[in-house]
Amino acid sequence: MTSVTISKGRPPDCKIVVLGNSGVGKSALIVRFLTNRFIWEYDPTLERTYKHQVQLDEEPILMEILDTAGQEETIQQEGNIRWADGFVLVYAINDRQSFEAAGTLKQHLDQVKKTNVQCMLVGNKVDLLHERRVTTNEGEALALELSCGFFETSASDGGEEISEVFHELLRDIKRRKSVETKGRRRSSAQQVKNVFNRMLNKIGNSS
Ligand SMILES: Nc1nc2c(ncn2[C@@H]2O[C@H](COP(=O)(O)OP(=O)(O)OP(=O)(O)O)[C@@H](O)[C@H]2O)c(=O)[nH]1
Repeated sequence: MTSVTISKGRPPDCKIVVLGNSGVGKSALIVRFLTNRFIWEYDPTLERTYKHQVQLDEEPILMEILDTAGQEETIQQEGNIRWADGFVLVYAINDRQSFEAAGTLKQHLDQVKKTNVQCMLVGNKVDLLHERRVTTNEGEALALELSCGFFETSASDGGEEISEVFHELLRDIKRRKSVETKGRRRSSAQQVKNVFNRMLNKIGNSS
């Protein structure tokens, strides 16, 4: 699976928002995914979007990734949630509070979107094993409870799983979109059938 960073005018196929407490490594993970580099410091106040094309299962997909600032306003956050097709929820394995916040955040996402949203739970900073405050089992259990995929990784070490996080999420989003499209097609076919039936009934009643 290869990925190329590009800038395109056409609308994205999938919109992804990366959320989590301040300092958990959201920007570091995105930059690692896009460039395979690790940069130690980012401007914490900036919210950025990136357009990026991946070749996924032999299909080109243009994705837009929104890197949120950990301290963003509620109204801004709700707008971002509505905009997104899927979410990466990040906590740091050496920060218990960020883990608890990720659980609360997923419930908030489901409430705002009025559905069980497509989501990956990511425990970052596994290179800091000696500072671990959240076990892998706890991460897996929360992901199961929230119906999310789950990965542990380190943006600084840059494991394969960082690409997997985004690729798995894209696959989930694609699956959901295809089910929704089929549902819409079925319901419009049903509407046409109903109109026909009503017309036939009218003709039958008037003759
Ligand atoms: N050791 C280690 N440090 C990391 C890792 N990922 C990020 N960091 C560090 O954690 C700090 C915060 O990283 P950011 O990527 O800015 O975190 P953020 O979640 O985007 O933070 P906000 O923009 O404040 O919301 C920086 O000092 C990074 O260098 C990691 O995997 N391991």
